[in-house]
Amino acid sequence: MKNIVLIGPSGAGKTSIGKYISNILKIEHIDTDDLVKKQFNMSIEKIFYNYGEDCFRMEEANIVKKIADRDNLVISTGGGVVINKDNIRYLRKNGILFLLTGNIDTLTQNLMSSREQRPLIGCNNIYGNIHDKIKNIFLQRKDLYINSADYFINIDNRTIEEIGEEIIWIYEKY
Ligand SMILES: Nc1ncnc2c1ncn2[C@@H]1O[C@H](COP(=O)(O)OP(=O)(O)O)[C@@H](O)[C@H]1O
Ligand SMILES: O=C(O)C1=C[C@@H](OP(=O)(O)O)[C@@H](O)[C@H](O)C1
Ligand SMILES: [Mg+2]
Repeated sequence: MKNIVLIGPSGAGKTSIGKYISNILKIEHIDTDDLVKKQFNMSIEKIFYNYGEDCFRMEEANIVKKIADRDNLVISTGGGVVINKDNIRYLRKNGILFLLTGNIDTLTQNLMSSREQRPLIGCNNIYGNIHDKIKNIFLQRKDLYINSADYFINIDNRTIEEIGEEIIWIYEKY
């Protein structure tokens, strides 16, 4: 079977929903951020701080290229994977790309508890700042997300289970 590839902005639930789908379908889950962390043996925020975003993107691209050759995986990508066209080209080879998308308010609400781990969103900001950052990043990448997606999955006012089941339903019909 093809890979289930989850793309979309930070906070959309790619990591959580990938884990859910993997548990239900009993197929392996790979989160590209986890593999980057493993490669550097440090957190994403430390990689950004110590080596810069370009270095993170290079390793992210190496990892995407490697895993995209496999099949029967659920792949949770990082929110910036769409920046590099080659990443999308590789992920498409064996994968169906599901874009998790919703209101900026939903993303903001999801990220409030885990924003420290996301260097582009930042920490020690008041709610409004985070909201604006999420919005600006989303607007910059909106077209890339839309052009990369095979399916659009709405995340607003829905549980991880509901979203995961919709993706599984599409995948099983595929
Ligand atoms: N549909 C949802 N309903 C409630 N909380 C969610 C939902 N999706 C994600 N979350 C929560 O939002 C946070 C970010 O989710 P995560 O899976 O890390 O997103 P991503 O990998 O897309 O950045 C986590 O704390 C997660 O539990
Ligand atoms: O949007 C981005 O550029 C990023 C999103 C993060 O992943 P999530 O989308 O899982 O938060 C992580 O890859 C890194 O902090 C960069
Ligand atoms: Mg994630």
